[in-house]
Amino acid sequence: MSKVQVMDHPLIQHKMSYIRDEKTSTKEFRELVDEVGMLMAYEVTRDLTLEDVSVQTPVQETTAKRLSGKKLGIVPILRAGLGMQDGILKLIPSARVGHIGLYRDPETLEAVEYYAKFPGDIEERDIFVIDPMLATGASAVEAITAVKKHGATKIRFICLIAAPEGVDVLKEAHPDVDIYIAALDEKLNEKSYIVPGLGDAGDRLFGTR
Ligand SMILES: O=P(O)(O)OC[C@H]1O[C@H](OP(=O)(O)OP(=O)(O)O)[C@H](O)[C@@H]1O
Ligand SMILES: O=c1cc[nH]c(=O)[nH]1
Ligand SMILES: [Mg+2]
Repeated sequence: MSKVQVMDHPLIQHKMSYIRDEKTSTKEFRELVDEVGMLMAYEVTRDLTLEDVSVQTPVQETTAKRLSGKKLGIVPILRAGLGMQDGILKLIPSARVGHIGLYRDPETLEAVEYYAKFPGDIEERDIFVIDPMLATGASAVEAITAVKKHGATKIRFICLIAAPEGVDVLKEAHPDVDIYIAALDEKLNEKSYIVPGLGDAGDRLFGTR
């Protein structure tokens, strides 16, 4: 069964308060989503494996630790997932990046795919699927299904805000996928927006409406 981890580090909570605030400008919103993406990547990569290497310091030779060459990949769900991409890449710059384009049909709430491009060796990589919002769960389920169809087997999902409804749907559809959340909110409203949430993440990131 999926592990669900709420990352309530004080720095993340502080930044989330500004991300939620409707008075936050597009520029600040973009910077904050990038920063929280980076902070979350720091936690999510805590279990990466290390190997011993020999290093000559200016004083003497010593044994130090380096990442053991584990292959990673991130898959932002377009559009809003792009907001977290660069923050995560700052910490893991050698990760390959795939993209999946999905939009939520406002009537049916189904996720409609319009683009997909993944690394050729996706099956060898630990994949982080990223999107700021997990609302009904339809987009995350669809994105992870697509990533699996292309061969990925080790997948985690990282989002800023989740509704309990979306977490349940995602756990049910992909019990092998661990879920990392900065804030677990109360519920969905009648339009399936997250309450209290932050509004429409894509619109706030890109200044559209
Ligand atoms: O869990 P769900 O009910 O599927 O909702 C979450 C999805 O909705 C938003 O994308 P949106 O469809 O607004 O597309 P956008 O990123 O292009 O704005 C968000 O970024 C998620 O991908
Ligand atoms: O609250 C929500 C729900 C779906 N997509 C968003 O951007 N926000
Ligand atoms: Mg949107």
